[in-house]
Amino acid sequence: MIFKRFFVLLFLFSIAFLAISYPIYSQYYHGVQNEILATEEISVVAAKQKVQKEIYEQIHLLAALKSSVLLTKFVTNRTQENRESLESSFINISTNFHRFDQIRLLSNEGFELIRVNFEKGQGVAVPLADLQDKSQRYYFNETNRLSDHQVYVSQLDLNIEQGQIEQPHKPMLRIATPVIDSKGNRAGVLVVNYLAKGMLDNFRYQMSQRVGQQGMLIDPDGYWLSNHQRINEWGADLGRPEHTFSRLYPEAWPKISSSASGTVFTGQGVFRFESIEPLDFAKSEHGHFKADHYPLFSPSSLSNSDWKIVVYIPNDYIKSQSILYQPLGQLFFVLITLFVAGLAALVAILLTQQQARLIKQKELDDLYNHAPCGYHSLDKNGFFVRINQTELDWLGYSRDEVIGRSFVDFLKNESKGRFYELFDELKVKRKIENEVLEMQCKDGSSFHASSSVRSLQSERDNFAVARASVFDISDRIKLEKKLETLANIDPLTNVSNRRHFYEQANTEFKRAKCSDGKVSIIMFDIDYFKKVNDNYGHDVGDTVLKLLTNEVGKCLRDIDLFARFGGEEFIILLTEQSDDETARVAERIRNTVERLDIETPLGKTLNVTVSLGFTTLTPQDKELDSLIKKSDIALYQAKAQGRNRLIQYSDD
Ligand SMILES: Nc1nc2c(ncn2[C@@H]2O[C@H](COP(=O)(O)OP(=O)(O)OP(=O)(O)O)[C@@H](O)[C@H]2O)c(=O)[nH]1
Repeated sequence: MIFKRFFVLLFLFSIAFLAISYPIYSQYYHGVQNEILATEEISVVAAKQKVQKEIYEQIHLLAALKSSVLLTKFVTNRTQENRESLESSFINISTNFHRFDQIRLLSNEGFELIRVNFEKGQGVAVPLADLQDKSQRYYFNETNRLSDHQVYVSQLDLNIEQGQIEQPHKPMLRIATPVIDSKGNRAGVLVVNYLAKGMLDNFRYQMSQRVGQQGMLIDPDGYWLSNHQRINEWGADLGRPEHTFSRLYPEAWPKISSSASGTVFTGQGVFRFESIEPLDFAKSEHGHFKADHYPLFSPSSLSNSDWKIVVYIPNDYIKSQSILYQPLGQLFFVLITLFVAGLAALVAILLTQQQARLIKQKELDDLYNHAPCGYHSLDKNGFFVRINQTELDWLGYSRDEVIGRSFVDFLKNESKGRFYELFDELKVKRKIENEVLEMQCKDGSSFHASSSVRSLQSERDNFAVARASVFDISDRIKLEKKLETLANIDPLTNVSNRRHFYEQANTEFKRAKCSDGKVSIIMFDIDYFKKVNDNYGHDVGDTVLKLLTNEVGKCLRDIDLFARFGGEEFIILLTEQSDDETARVAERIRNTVERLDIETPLGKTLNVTVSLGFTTLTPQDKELDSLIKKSDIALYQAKAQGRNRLIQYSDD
């Protein structure tokens, strides 16, 4: 359970951590990216200027050659001497500048008049016999159509020798311009084959100065003129359409090809790009190189416009620059991970402990609330602060109806006084055992509660709370009462038995003696009862006894004591009755019994009579027995005098 909780928490904390840290890291990551891009910005602009400057220099050199005196002299007057002078100037330029694969002068018909090749680091003049007809070459025809001041610049491509791409590759720009003699006539075409290798090597070198970035030069069709992976270069010349920028970086190409400059963010990395138009000197940066007049280019030269310089920074490189890839950052990451895991473990442990506590608490609450006995706590004023469900069920109240109310509100009036006594006692003794109070329920019923109470003392040792356990002992009380009743009542007639009569009569006797009160005793006995039994059976005798006592009871007040004294003999104690009043009661009894018709099982009606003797308390009567005895004597007299009569005791 703890492991499951740990992993759930770890997951949640990780999500929370990522939710907080991702935007922060993302911002930081962009900062790193922008810093790298700012550096690349410089290299892109510098590379752009270098490429433009390089091409401009070649055109400028061609222009200088075209306007040289030696050239004009030779095309005006093609003597051997003039030829040699011009040829040696071509050799000088070739040898000193190292950048022209060929410097050639073609006639108006396209035949090579002078040709100097760059071989093994120096200019070498080609013998007259080896000079060729170039009238069908595109650069001748293109240039031949130009006006005097125009320049033709070919596409940058690989040199082809005898129908094959020359190995090693020779990236080449052919730059040509018409030649004019001293009379202003067209006298041929001056062509230089510019070896762009140097320019491209420079570009590549410049672009490889920083780890992580990849610099590229791309032609308008997306073929690489320069790439850090050489295999990708010259796709157009080598017939490899798959070696295009758009194939390798399809996400970036649409934006790069359609915009002059900018930055493209893709899933692979970031592309910072800049367009250069190598022949558009008007747009080049002033101050870097300045031309008095800008060359005019042939329309086909403009196919060289809009090269792209692209610096590609792979995402992996940018990431590698972020702090997370540094040892310190990784240490920080590990610490954070450990912290999150530790936090998850700590919370998991705390939650598990808390849950265990709650379960235990619930068990305790359950035990408290549903114990077979009631529990409650009262504050120092006797108000409920706590009560369990069992006791609430007994009382029939809800918890809200009880908490905050006084305990006495739930006691029968008879028990309230006792409660106050016990509560005061508790403050002293701190403990009360098995005290019985009668509780008042919501539905009007009541029950007897036996409580054992302990007091809890406050810090200053004052009584603070009384904590009680309560048992509903109503059943016990009922049983006790029943037993008591059984012990006091005659089971046949349901009137008190002799023993119980004595108990109660003694109390009344003493009270009357103390207060000069009145007490009378009547004793009566059924006449000839033996005959009833003999004639009708014992059961009928029992019925007679029951009916008779029932009817006699109706002649008496609630406060009168009526008991079966033995067999068919009964005794009555009256309080506060004079002789006459007692006599009237006795007579009423006699009369009632006499008139009582008792149905026998055989359908006959049976009648019985009683003889009664009575007496009232006199100062001479010291004991109850004295009164009883006197009544008995009077009863005896009533029997003797013929029965069914009453006699008051007389000393005579
Ligand atoms: N059925 C029944 N008979 C009882 C009970 N207790 C006593 N007796 C009978 O009551 C009769 C009392 O008889 P006696 O003492 O001779 O008195 P008596 O027949 O009433 O005659 P006198 O009292 O002289 O009028 C006896 O037969 C007893 O058996 C009782 O609980 N039930």
